Amino acid sequence: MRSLSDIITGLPFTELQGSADVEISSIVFDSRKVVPGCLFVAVRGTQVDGHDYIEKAIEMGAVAVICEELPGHTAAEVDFLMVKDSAAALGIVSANFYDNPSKKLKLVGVTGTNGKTTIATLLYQLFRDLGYKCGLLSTVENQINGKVIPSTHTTPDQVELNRLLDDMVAQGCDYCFMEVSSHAVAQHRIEGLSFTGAIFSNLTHDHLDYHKTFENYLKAKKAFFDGLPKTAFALTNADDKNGSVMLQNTKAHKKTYGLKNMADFKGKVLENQFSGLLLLIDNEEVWFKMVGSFNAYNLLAVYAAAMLLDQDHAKVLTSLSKLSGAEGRFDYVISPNKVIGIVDYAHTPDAVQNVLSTIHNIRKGNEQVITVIGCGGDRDKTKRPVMAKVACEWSDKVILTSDNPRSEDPMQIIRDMEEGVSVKSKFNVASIVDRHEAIKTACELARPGDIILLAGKGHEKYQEIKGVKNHFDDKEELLNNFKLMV
Ligand SMILES: CC(=O)N[C@H]1[C@@H](OP(=O)(O)OP(=O)(O)OC[C@H]2O[C@@H](n3ccc(=O)[nH]c3=O)[C@H](O)[C@@H]2O)O[C@H](CO)[C@@H](O)[C@@H]1O[C@H](C)C(=O)N[C@@H](C)C(=O)N[C@H](CCC(=O)O)C(=O)O
Ligand SMILES: Nc1ncnc2c1ncn2[C@@H]1O[C@H](COP(=O)(O)OP(=O)(O)OP(=O)(O)O)[C@@H](O)[C@H]1O
Ligand SMILES: N[C@H](CCC[C@H](N)C(=O)O)C(=O)O
Ligand SMILES: [Mg+2]
Repeated sequence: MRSLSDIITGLPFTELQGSADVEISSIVFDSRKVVPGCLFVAVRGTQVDGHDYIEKAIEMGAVAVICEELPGHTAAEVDFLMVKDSAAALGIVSANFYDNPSKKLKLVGVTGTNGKTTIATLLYQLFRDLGYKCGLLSTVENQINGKVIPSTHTTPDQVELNRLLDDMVAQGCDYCFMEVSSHAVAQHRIEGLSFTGAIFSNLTHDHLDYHKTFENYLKAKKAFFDGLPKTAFALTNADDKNGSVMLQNTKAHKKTYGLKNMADFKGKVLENQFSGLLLLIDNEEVWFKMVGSFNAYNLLAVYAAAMLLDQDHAKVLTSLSKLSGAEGRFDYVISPNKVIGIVDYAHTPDAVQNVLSTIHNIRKGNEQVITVIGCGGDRDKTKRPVMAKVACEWSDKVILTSDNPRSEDPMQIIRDMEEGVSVKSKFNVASIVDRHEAIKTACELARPGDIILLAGKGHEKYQEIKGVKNHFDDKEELLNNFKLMV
């Protein structure tokens, strides 16, 4: 147990009511999860204001409260600490509660619109192969030395994040590689953490529902770099038009990687095939299992980070050449009658374009590309017509379908996507709301040699419809259809 005064070390506050001697059993920011003896942190959210639940939290046994505004009625036996920003305070007290685990290992964060999971997973796999004990925090899953812990978010909340880091320290981890989403930066989920390094992949259209403008989205990513200490490295993509913005105000060591522009770590794509990539990195030609030039960026970022973490160049390239990255990213299978099926997590216009242009560049010539694609509900609506447009431009046939409709009407999401279909493309586009039927239809349309892309759901094992997560797995659907294709 720790006292309130222990866990508010380094936390700027405006007022304290109480002695702060009280012992804290845990930190909770959801009144529905309050347990006796806990500290309740009232956070303003997108749906409700946590301050409205302070009374409820005290009724349930909270012994201390951190808030931005005192409630009308304060209980004398409860300590109240007033702060400017409760979400940021939650980060600091959570780190203190677990005795700052991020200072006891080397924590590397990856941010950007696309490529975070791929880069973080490759780093985790690479460093384990080099003999280190490691942790991973990612969209697909969290892991500690090979043990899987399911993940609910790309970046966990402040409490969960520090609890997981503490577990990693207890299990002897030397490194943790984590994804840092823009939501996480904006919501202060990474406040109070000590980073050894930060990596930026790229910035393209996504999440405008949450950030409202591209400028705000950019600022959220940049805030991660602005907060790095001077001992850390800040590694950015020299070929991305916003890459240099990340380095503008950081105190960390500035480093760049790139395939086109001048960079500290330079690479070149020599060959790009379905079997992998031949890259020139630091004057060495190496084959990798990953497919597509966007993965050349991911591999180069990983190589550069490994060099900045003082690893041996030859060992890193040898190990990296064997790795295949995260589940559901350019994952391809071939049917008995030689139809190629690709499952990919492309859920932004840029990712869809990258995957389809990769397919375009490496296909032999006259085979059809059939794309099955949907867009998530309760997420950025403005990307829907753009994703459909890009899919049509780069495919011979497109089936518009459902992704995770969440609380929205799936037909309306498809109608939003249809806005992006040009008159010319209309004849090659069908809308099939049931994803299972959509995949089946794509398989029926395919002839030997054709390529089917299932975009948007990658590793996901569910489809979320009206608050219910039903089992759904794109790869499983593909394989079931492929079994019948002889
Ligand atoms: C839009 C968004 O990011 N929402 C996140 C946010 O919730 P919120 O602001 O909506 O919270 P709220 O419901 O308004 O509640 C406000 C506060 O009141 C508290 N409360 C609420 C009700 C109650 O009865 N009692 C109570 O105390 C809540 O615990 C909360 O502290 O804070 C919550 C706690 O950390 C998150 O779980 C939640 O993630 C939701 C589920 C979500 O879907 N987030 C996605 C968009 C997300 O974060 N995605 C990124 C990846 C994006 C990418 O692809 O790059 C991620 O990192 O996963
Ligand atoms: N460096 C890259 N540049 C552009 N597109 C990429 C890059 N890396 C991966 N992609 C595309 O983006 C998809 C998602 O990749 P990944 O899961 O690594 O990204 P992410 O940033 O973790 O996404 P999320 O925001 O959902 O966490 C891939 O399936 C691929 O289509
Ligand atoms: N198939 C997904 C991709 C979501 C990517 C996720 N990281 C987010 O935007 O929250 C969907 O839109 O439901
Ligand atoms: Mg991810």
